[in-house]
Amino acid sequence: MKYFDKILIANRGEVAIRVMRACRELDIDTVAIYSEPDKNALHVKYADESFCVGEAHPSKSYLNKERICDVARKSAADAIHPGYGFLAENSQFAKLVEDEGLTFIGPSWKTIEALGSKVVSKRMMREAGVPVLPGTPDGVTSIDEAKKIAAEIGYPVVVKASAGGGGIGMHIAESEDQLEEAIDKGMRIAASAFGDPTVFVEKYLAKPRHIEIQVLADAKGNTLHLYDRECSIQRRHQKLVEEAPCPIMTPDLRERMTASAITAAKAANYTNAGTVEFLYANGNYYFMEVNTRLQVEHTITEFITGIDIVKKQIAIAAGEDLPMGQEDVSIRGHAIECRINAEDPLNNFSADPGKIVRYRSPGGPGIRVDSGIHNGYTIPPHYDSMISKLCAWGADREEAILRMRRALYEYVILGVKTTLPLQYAIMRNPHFIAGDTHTHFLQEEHIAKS
Ligand SMILES: Nc1ncc2cc(-c3cccc4ccccc34)c(N3CC[C@@H](N)C3)nc2n1
Ligand SMILES: [Ca+2]
Repeated sequence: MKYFDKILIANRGEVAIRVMRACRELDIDTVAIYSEPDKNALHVKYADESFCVGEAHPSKSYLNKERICDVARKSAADAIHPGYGFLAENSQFAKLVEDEGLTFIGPSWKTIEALGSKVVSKRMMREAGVPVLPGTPDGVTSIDEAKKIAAEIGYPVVVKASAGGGGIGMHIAESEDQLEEAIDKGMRIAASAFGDPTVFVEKYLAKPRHIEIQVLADAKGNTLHLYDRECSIQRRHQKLVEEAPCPIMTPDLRERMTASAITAAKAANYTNAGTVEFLYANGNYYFMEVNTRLQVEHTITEFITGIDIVKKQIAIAAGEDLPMGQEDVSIRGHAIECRINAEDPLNNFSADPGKIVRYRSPGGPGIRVDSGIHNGYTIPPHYDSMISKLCAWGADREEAILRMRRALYEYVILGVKTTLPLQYAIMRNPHFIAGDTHTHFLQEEHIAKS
């Protein structure tokens, strides 16, 4: 069955190529969009057609909803895949695409809108019986009310932006006298970063783990989980290393967390691929948010389940029911992803764009490289610094680590500074090897200056 004739990929870099690869396997033509500096980028070369959508700055190109829809119309695309980042979780874009009579490959715009608010999501999940951290039932409307609730749940508490992500606007209050300032700062940053000042307060967990469950749901409401991933090694809220399955998962914890993830997806009327994020500490887990997009780290779930998540996204968006039941989804082995960023880990991870003068990517047993770069390519300074994702699969976690080390050793990227050396250090770190990877792993391990 041909799901679509032509899909426009409204993104760049490795994720654009990833989606184009799924399309090529499904015999679907692809349309690339690119900004002026991306004229010679790999994703443009890979597509069947390509259109310039504007200048370098994302607001003039990759975030230009109208231009992108114009290109979709001009190229007679019948669906748009947003990738991740840019417009992937923009409900207005999803609505515009549907209003244009095209298919948005993702959940409905209403679901994206509801799950884009952490306050709405938490309330929805609390009512559905999914564990959520204690805190303010809605956005903060009065300091006194917030103080009363914080006193009930006990300090430290954390103030978070409801419309936000990536920890932006997140402020910890150790005691009542810090709460008002944390709320004021949080509201100011939330307003300027997300155009919505709504903040909420919840119990702060000292060293949680970030455990997330991949879900797939079709338009009939058949909802499956594709097991767990751990993404606790982050730096400034940017994930660096992810692995599947989570190394501390037990059968009981997996049963409880996957059931909660399915409940969450059903409560949200979720369709297509999504990720339910939880914080885990001392045997308890708490709903954090649902990511209504394909995630960077979907690769390691593909490795351990053998399921092509992007092809499933396309099939679901085309109206196909999921051909399998939960009993047909099993996992084998262990997979790890290392994000390779053009940043200098010894200079506060500052971006280091520029020309790649030597490039050799690894390969061999259990290795997967998803990148948008090649020898001679000049990394532009305008976009996210992630240039490649290196994944390693092994029969068990130990073999996955050994293979990742080997692949990091083989990987040659000269001309820009990268996080390759940092990743190599993490793969040799005793705490990582022991599976003891909690929130402040990097700072505590002093692997990189925080
Ligand atoms: N109530 C409460 N307590 C502790 C938390 C700690 C973090 C956190 C912050 C920084 C790195 C982390 C790595 C793994 C898991 C959590 C974190 C956190 N966030 C929010 C954005 C995401 N990037 C991480 N939210 C938290 N929320
Ligand atoms: Ca998130």
